[in-house]
Amino acid sequence: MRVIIEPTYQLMSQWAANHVIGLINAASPTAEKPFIIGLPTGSSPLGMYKALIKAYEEGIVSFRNVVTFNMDEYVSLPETHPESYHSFMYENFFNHIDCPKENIHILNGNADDLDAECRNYEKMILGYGGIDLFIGGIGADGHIAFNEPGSSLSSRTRMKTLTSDTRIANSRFFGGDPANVPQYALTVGVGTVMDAREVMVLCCGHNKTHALQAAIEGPVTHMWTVSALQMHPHGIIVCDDASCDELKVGTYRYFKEKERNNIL
Ligand SMILES: N[C@@H]1[C@@H](O)[C@H](O)[C@@H](COP(=O)(O)O)O[C@@H]1O
Repeated sequence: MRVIIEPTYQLMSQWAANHVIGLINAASPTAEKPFIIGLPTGSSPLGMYKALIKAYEEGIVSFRNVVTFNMDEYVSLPETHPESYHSFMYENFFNHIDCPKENIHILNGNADDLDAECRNYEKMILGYGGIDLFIGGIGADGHIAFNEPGSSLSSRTRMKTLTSDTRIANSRFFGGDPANVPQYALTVGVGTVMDAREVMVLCCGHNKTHALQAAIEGPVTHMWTVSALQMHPHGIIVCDDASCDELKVGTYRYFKEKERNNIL
């Protein structure tokens, strides 16, 4: 695992954006062979999305031949709701770049048959030959996408019940009342994320210190589903200093030194 520790949120976002740009440009994607990327919502990736939009505007990267699969979406929340992940993605990213609409995939939490929707999502990912880079955030309880504590580490796309912790954390977007946060979500599974050729997880802020510690120093466990990243051959965590407070000094120093010396 690589752990990139940047002093500030802004620098960590820029590092993540540069990494994405580097991978897309190295792949030189075409319509026949697009670059396939998995994308998260949440406040953590906002800075990365801003940096990617800027790079697109400056002509440094194009998303014309990029195909996207978002991680998750609430169940029964209208797509047009300001807090739906559809709204989030268009407002914060897709409306500002050249990714064709037909290349964008977001789970439909209002589908008549939610099971079929999830199965079909997995099929579509497979149809594209799998995901080149899956980007994720971390919930304070260590979830990746909406794979709440106790989710199978080999899970696939499906419906999940959100924990009280998550509904409380996300209530800041729903007028402060956890009861307003949808109870269910569709989410890619831990297995879906881990099948990607590379996984990059973004982690920032002081309320993520325990999750980051569990992700890096703890055992692989379904109680902190992001810890599955330890099993991935190309896993990267990009974090800011503020989220590192629970790491051992030795762990912090080791990863800093490794990156400084450019030795992987
Ligand atoms: N389903 C999303 C996750 O994918 C995200 O990682 C998490 C953290 O969000 P934030 O980055 O806002 O802390 O929030 C939600 O629960």
